[in-house]
Amino acid sequence: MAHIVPGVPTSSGTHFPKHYAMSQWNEDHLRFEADVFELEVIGEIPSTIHGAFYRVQPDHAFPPKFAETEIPLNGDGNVSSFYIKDGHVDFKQRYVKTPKLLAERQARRAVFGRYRNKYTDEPLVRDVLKGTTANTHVVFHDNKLMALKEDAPPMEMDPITLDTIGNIDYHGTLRCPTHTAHPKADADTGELVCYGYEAAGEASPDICSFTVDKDGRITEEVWFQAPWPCMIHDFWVTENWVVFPINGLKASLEQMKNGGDHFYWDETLDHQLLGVIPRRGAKPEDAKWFRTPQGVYSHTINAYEEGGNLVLDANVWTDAHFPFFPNSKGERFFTDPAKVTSPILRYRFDPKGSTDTMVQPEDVHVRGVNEFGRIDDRLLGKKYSRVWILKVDPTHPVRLNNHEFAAPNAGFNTLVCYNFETRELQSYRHGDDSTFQEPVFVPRHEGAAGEDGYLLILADRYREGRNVLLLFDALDITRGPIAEIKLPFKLMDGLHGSWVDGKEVEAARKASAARKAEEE
Ligand SMILES: C=Cc1ccc(O)c(OC)c1
Ligand SMILES: [Fe+2]
Repeated sequence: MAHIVPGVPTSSGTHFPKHYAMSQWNEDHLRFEADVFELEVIGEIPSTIHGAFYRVQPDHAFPPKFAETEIPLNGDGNVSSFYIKDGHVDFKQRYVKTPKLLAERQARRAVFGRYRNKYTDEPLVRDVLKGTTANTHVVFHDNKLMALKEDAPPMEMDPITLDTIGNIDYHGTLRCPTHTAHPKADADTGELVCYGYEAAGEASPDICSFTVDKDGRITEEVWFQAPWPCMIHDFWVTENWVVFPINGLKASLEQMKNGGDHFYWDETLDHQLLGVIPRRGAKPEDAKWFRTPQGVYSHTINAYEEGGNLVLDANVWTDAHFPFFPNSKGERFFTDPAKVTSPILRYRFDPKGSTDTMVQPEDVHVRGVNEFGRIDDRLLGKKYSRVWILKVDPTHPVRLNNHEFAAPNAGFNTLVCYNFETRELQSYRHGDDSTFQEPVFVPRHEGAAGEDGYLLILADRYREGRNVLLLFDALDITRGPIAEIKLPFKLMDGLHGSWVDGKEVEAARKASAARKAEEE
């Protein structure tokens, strides 16, 4: 890809300062690309499991330009794959070769500035290259592996080699300049339901909601405006509706132009909104805005329709969930982390009903701090029962040794499986020195019943300073892992990932080999 900007002056040395908002586990930027053939496996991986687990970690390739106020969300996307077949596992990790990474490799230093603020990029690259990091999710659709960041179009990677191929424009049909990192795949239709926010420019309230069909072309598109511009990180999709959470993490063009952050937390806001549009044939004037109580929407869990109502599930933060962004007074880290929780709430309301009264949560299903929930993706938008989610159990702080704690808070030391129907809650901790990264669900076999399968989850093992990939029977996590797949090193805490069935990986392998042959 010809993205390199000529004439960028190079640096004289590289040193990562330690004083920006990283957890202890993430203090070291690991920055490696790796291949490990045949990972060590303790226990047994059922031979029926065939496929690949892809995930991404933000991993600063160079020391940030503005280290004092740098935030972890600005690391360069470094994608890992675990390919599993016949009980064997191979590992691979490659950076997404974004225009930003290539330009910075050429300069051997950061030339892009703050998180999503082009006004802080160096003039040589500002307005020339998009500084996207492709660091938030990896999703497979239409035979393509897409590395996603919500400020830019997807970047395509070869699912086998993890080589970066280029931008995806959905066969020329993509018009929105931004693209969510949390698109929703409909298992029945093969569609990918997507949106972009700040779609009409930085800090614009414009949302572009669109649907990509199974062959990778956009079939539905509608543009409309939210009441205010904010971080719309995730959303809900059902058979007939699309719902956008509107929170108080507001975008400010003025703040960006002053060299500040992209977002600020509006601590004066006493409510949030749910924006509802029809999934098919929507017109801008169809958008309806329902008020809901104070809190912060970030990740969703799932949604479905029942008796004409929408049922929406999410963990909802009680206060600013990204404390590194300033509030409206310019203060950072203004909340007491011990007081902020993220309970799992369920909402139920009629999308055709009146927006006059505030939509209250129907129920608080799980209290405490819960994040990174995943479902059996085949049930997305449909009636379902279980979420697998990480939880902070403050009574079991993660230990480095007998008298030293790894972190002031306990971290995501607990994996939970919660059943909304039976209200059964299973939980599991992996020893006293481990936290977890986001899990992913693996169907037991083709055609297996909904929620019948396995769970793959990375554990950060503090004492050994390495990661293990744990395989659970998803229906009984209390039994502990069936297999422990050992990495010979540690990974950084990642964000999101996907399980891709072996048949799709093999189809992609053929496409990859053909591409390689063409190049030679
Ligand atoms: C977890 C949420 C989240 C939200 C916005 C981001 O840019 C991001 O980058 C890694 C992550
Ligand atoms: Fe996310």
